Parts: sequence; structure tokens; C-alpha cells
Amino acid sequence: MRLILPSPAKINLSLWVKGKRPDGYHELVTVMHTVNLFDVLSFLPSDRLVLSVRGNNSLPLDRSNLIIKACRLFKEKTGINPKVSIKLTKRIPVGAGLGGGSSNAAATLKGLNTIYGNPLSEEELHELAAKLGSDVPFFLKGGLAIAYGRGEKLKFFSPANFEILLVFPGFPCSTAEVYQNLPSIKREVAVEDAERLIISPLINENFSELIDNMENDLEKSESPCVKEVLRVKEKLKEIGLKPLMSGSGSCVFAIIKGEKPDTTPLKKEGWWFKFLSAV
Ligand SMILES: C[C@@](CO)(OP(=O)(O)O)[C@H](O)COP(=O)(O)OP(=O)(O)OC[C@H]1O[C@@H](n2ccc(N)nc2=O)[C@H](O)[C@@H]1O
Ligand SMILES: Nc1ncnc2c1ncn2[C@@H]1O[C@H](COP(=O)(O)OP(=O)(O)O)[C@@H](O)[C@H]1O
Repeated sequence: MRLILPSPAKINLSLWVKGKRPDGYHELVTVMHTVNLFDVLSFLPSDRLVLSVRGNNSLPLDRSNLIIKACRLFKEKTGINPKVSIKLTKRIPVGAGLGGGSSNAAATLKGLNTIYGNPLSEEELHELAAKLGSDVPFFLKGGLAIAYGRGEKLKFFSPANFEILLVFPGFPCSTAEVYQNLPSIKREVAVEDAERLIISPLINENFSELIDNMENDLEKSESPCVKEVLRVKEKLKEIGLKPLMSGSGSCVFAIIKGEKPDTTPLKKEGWWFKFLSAV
């Protein structure tokens, strides 16, 4: 029997860095929302584990692919050797701060658990997801959440309604490199602050207040990639938007209030862009 699962992208409505942890990760508070830009994973029974990808010919198909990593973790935990052919239709730009790989990993854990009769509890799925990456646990449920710790601790809220313009400038940013080039930042931000500054205006659709409160400390990274992303931000400001880098980049997005802006300057730059909705 074939199982087909959507694998959504996310944006970070804000990301604050509290400091560097002994384990080398950064302590952070961030607000994430999934948007209607999806990869699709299909699972078919097979005599062995096979991964194929459409829509992107540069993704690794070996154990460095987060889908394969998820399969290996599932096998280690359950003893079940996944005999499935997984077809990934890739639409989410890679290395774009949209969590595409993390989303695929979460969809794979959910897909395998469904196929093999739910051997793993929600807690066990979360435990495996947290090993695959800091924002993989969020994608087990998606929607709207405040993530904290290194990003694996979550407080979920009812999904909100808003539109964004998302711009991918055509180059990826490495999450590790962006963090490695981050100056020392010690923001005093707690989950409660994220609720007051972001969740509350979002739920009440006070978009002007929301936009004024949004910030992403990773924009302070000395990474050459982020310097390029800041140029993209300036171009969006020129068309009257108040943009923000998503996660570790390279995508930039802006909340759209009312009428859509003129996107001609973006076309002239040759950038990929889409008007999307929160899901
Ligand atoms: C499952 C893994 C790790 O065991 O595979 P392998 O090691 O087998 O390849 C994956 O790579 C999973 O690696 P991980 O590095 O945790 O992925 P992410 O959570 O996405 O973070 C990427 C990098 O960004 C930085 N990072 C990320 C989150 C955070 N709160 N602080 C950080 O400093 C770290 O340098 C981290 O290494
Ligand atoms: N299934 C996958 N989809 C996307 N990226 C993947 C996948 N498996 C491994 N990767 C690797 O994960 C890294 C980050 O991917 P992605 O999640 O798209 O970026 P970001 O973390 O910026 O949102 C890339 O180096 C990519 O090669």
C-alpha cells in the first residue's frame, strides 16, 4: 500500500540567541510557523530501502540524506528494517532556512511509524527527531510553536492566519557556518516574551505590532552568506516591505498586510519568490 505525506516548509517569525551552551549549540528562543510550500514523500513497499528524488539533482541519496538518517534511527530504535521505496518530490529550496531537510526527516519518522503499526510513542518519535536536528521535532506536528533550548523544546499554539512573500535568492546558507560566525550574543528573552511580542499580536492580527517586534539575531552573523542575504533584505525594503531572514537563511520573507507589493524588482534580480499562506 502506498503512503503519501506532505512535508511543509517553515519560517521563523523571530529568533533570539541567549548564549552558547557547553555542548556547542546555541540556547535560543524562536517562533516557527509552517507555510503552504511542500515537499512530498511517497512510501511504497520494496525488497530494500531505496530513496529517489525528483526536483533536485544535488541532494545526496546516501546516509547523509536526512531521510536515510531517519530510517536508520527508526531501525536502531525498533529493530524494524524499513523495506520501503521512498520517493521525494523536492520543492522547498535547499539550505534556505525553511527546514526542508528537517521536515523531510520528520515526515519519514511519521511515515515509517504508520507503515509498521505505530511501534513508537509520541515521546519516542520526539526523542528520535531531536537526534536528527534541532528543528526536526517541530515538524512532527507543525503549525505554530515557540521552540527553545537548542530548538527541540516546543510550546504549540493554534495555527494562525497570515500571508507572506517568500524570496529565495538562489544560493544556500550553511546553518553550521552561520552559527559558527555568530558574535557572542546574550539576549534576555524567555518563552513568555515570545508569547507577548509575537504570538499575541499574531493571533490578534495586529500585524503592524507583530512586524515591529520581529527580529532574527542570526542576521548578526559574520558569515559571507548572511552579508549577501542582508542585500536581499534591502531590496525588499525598497518595495515597502519589512523583511526578515528565516532561520539561518538564505530565504527572506515579509508579512503581507492587505495589497500585494510590486514584485518587478525581484524579477529583475532573477530571484525565486512566492506569495504563501500560513498552514
Ligand atoms: C543527526 C546528525 C547529527 O548527529 O547527523 P550526523 O552527525 O550523523 O551527520 C545531524 O547532522 C544533525 O546535526 P545537527 O548539527 O544537530 O543539526 P542542526 O540541529 O540542524 O544544527 C546544525 C548546526 O547548527 C548549529 N546550531 C544549531 C542549532 C542551535 N540551537 N545552535 C547551533 O549552534 C550547530 O553548529 C549545529 O551543528
Ligand atoms: N532530504 C533533504 N532535504 C534537504 N536538505 C537535506 C536533505 N537531506 C540532507 N540535507 C542537507 O541538509 C542541509 C540543510 O538543508 P535544509 O533543511 O534544506 O536547509 P535549512 O536547514 O537551511 O532549512 C543541506 O546541506 C542539505 O544538503
